[in-house]
Amino acid sequence: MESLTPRPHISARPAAPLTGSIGVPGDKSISHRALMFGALAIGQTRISGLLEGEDVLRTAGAMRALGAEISRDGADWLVAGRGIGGLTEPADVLDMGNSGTAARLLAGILASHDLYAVMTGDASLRKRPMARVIEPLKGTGAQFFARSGNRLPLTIIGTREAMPLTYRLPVASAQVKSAVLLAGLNARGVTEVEEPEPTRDHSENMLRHFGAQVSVERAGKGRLIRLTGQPELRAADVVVPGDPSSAAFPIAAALLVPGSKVTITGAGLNPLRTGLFESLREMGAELTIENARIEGGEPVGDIVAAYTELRAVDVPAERAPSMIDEYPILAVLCAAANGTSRLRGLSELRVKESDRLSATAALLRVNGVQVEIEGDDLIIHGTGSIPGGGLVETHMDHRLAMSALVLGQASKEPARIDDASFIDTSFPGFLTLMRGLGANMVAA
Ligand SMILES: O=C(O)C1=C[C@@H](OP(=O)(O)O)[C@@H](O)[C@H](O)C1
Ligand SMILES: C=C(OP(=O)(O)O)C(=O)O
Repeated sequence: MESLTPRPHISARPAAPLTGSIGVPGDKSISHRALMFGALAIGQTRISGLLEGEDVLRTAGAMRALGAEISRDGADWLVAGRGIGGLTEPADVLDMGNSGTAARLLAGILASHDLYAVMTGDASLRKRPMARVIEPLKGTGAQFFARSGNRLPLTIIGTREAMPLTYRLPVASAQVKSAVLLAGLNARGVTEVEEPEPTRDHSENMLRHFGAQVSVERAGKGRLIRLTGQPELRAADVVVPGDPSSAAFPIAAALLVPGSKVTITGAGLNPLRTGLFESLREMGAELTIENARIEGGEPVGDIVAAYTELRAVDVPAERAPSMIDEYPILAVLCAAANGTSRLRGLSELRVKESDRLSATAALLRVNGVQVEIEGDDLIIHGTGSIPGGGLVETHMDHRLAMSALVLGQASKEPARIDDASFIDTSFPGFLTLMRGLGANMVAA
């Protein structure tokens, strides 16, 4: 049920320099996977640094409803797993809230479990396409019944005797890749997924960490992943790094507001997630990595960002998978840069929590920035400063809300958003952390 409480409006006003050192909450992609793999393993998995955002809490709720025991132990989370094939039928509908990752990865798990389950989500998630997982997963022998247009609510009747899949992804999507691999965990034989371009590889890394056999080889511009089915997943402790997609917001604010210098400690730096940082360097951003290290099997480091007069950038379509969630905030930075930027090949943005291509263009336009959409490209005419003054419609999309609030730190007039409530899906504590750095974000 949608909330009947008033949606909190927030106004962001031009700020004094932002300074300080913060850590951001845990990586959302890794947190979902840690709970899911923990639930499929034998034994107790301890997770430290789990993101306690709405999206991940939905995954925790669903895995509990499927029989896993999940509890908190101080700051850590503990998952007592059921083993592959050991999940039990949920007594009620599984509500995945706002989370595409939770819904699509879970569809993979459910396909190869002998049970009946119904998944739904909020008004945003119920608009998002599920055919991209339903089509390949049908090959396991599971049955899917979806609302028209292959939208949630979705009924899944899983199968005890799942067939292993061989699938080439039509679009680069880590969610679809992961759904196929997760279905393959309980299929007899080898599951093969080919992706046209490399996408985030947290599933592959974590599956290995839990004892599964996964091989990865190059295939053209992409990769071919093979998973041997029916391994015994053994519980394994997981250390979740800070989410680079969340780090992007304080970094952007520091780059925008003159005199700022901000450090984000312990941020994940998996190379399949760092396309934004590559683009920012091309814009001339003062951005450095300190204390680069490996923690919990993932590269992490401290990111230092300082105010820079940015120049325009041309971001190639091939870079999109490594920065897919960062386009709204990059677009804000392009609006503040000097010159015309072109962000290419953004068709996948149309199927996120909102149509992020149109909504990002609208976010900028309402704040006085000249923007065009040409095919799947976003073109932003930056003039070195942003007029601001707009009320941004956030369409149940956390990344639009945070991008608009960061824009308001540097625009001439304050920017407002219509609804701050969705920020908690990925970045609980965003307002407090940003205010702690000196950002000016007030209830409006
Ligand atoms: O696998 C994941 O954890 C994610 C994959 C991406 O989605 P797609 O697979 O749809 O590109 C990304 O946008 C999402 O925030 C998280
Ligand atoms: C697209 C996102 O998440 P999801 O697909 O999991 O809803 C996101 O966090 O920007």
